[in-house]
Amino acid sequence: MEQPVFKLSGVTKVYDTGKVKVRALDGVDLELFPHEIAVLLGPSGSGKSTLLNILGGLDQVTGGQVWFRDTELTGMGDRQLTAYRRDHVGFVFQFYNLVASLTARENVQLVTDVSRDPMTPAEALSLVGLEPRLDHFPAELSGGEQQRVAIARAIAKRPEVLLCDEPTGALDSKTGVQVLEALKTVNEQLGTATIVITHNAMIRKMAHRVLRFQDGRIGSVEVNETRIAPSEIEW
Ligand SMILES: Nc1ncnc2c1ncn2[C@@H]1O[C@H](COP(=O)(O)OP(=O)(O)OP(=O)(O)O)[C@@H](O)[C@H]1O
Repeated sequence: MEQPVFKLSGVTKVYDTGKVKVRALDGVDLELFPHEIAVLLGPSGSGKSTLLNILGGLDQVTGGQVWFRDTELTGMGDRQLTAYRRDHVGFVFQFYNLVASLTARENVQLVTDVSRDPMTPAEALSLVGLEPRLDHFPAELSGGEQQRVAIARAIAKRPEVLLCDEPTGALDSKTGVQVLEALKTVNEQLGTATIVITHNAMIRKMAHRVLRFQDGRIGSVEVNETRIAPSEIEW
């Protein structure tokens, strides 16, 4: 069987705000695999973003261990985590955070200029179906197109993992579908392990696996025997 890209053992995260302690993750054991799309579902506050931030090296655990392949992330210092993020992780958030004064191509180039073995900005943008929009500025693009630029920017360095927090949260169904198609293409063509947090339960149907969070724990894991195409997803 394929080696997991992430392995988590007994991961806890407690936020201590002084007055109260919030147990955001409460003993998570989990393996995530290369090539898979895993969708994280669960009520607000159940720990999804906390988990994603820990996988992405943006936050530290309180207890337990996290491995990225053979490397233990837990215990790494800030400099090592920065290098880990730069070399291995792509992020896509609900809001695209593109630089308004740069074209689509130039926004992607910000990343390719500092990556070790990147594709060209044009290659990354064509992977997400934006070849005809290379020289457009963000203000000249729809929300879905801007999000696809953000995906191109995230994957241009060929990361092993793509972490997506509500990637279609700000989009209507039609443009959202194009974003989901872009994620599926990247997953298939680059083999990128793709972890997607969503409140849209329909999106679970395009995943290989669905992980349901409840109170800081993974309540259930569902394997989809058949997956539907993004174009069949509505909201
Ligand atoms: N920086 C922080 N300081 C204190 N508490 C936090 C912090 N970040 C998250 N929490 C708390 O940790 C818990 C889990 O939050 P998290 O954002 O992981 O949930 P979520 O499932 O992603 O929620 P949502 O779907 O609303 O984004 C919540 O109770 C939240 O209030």
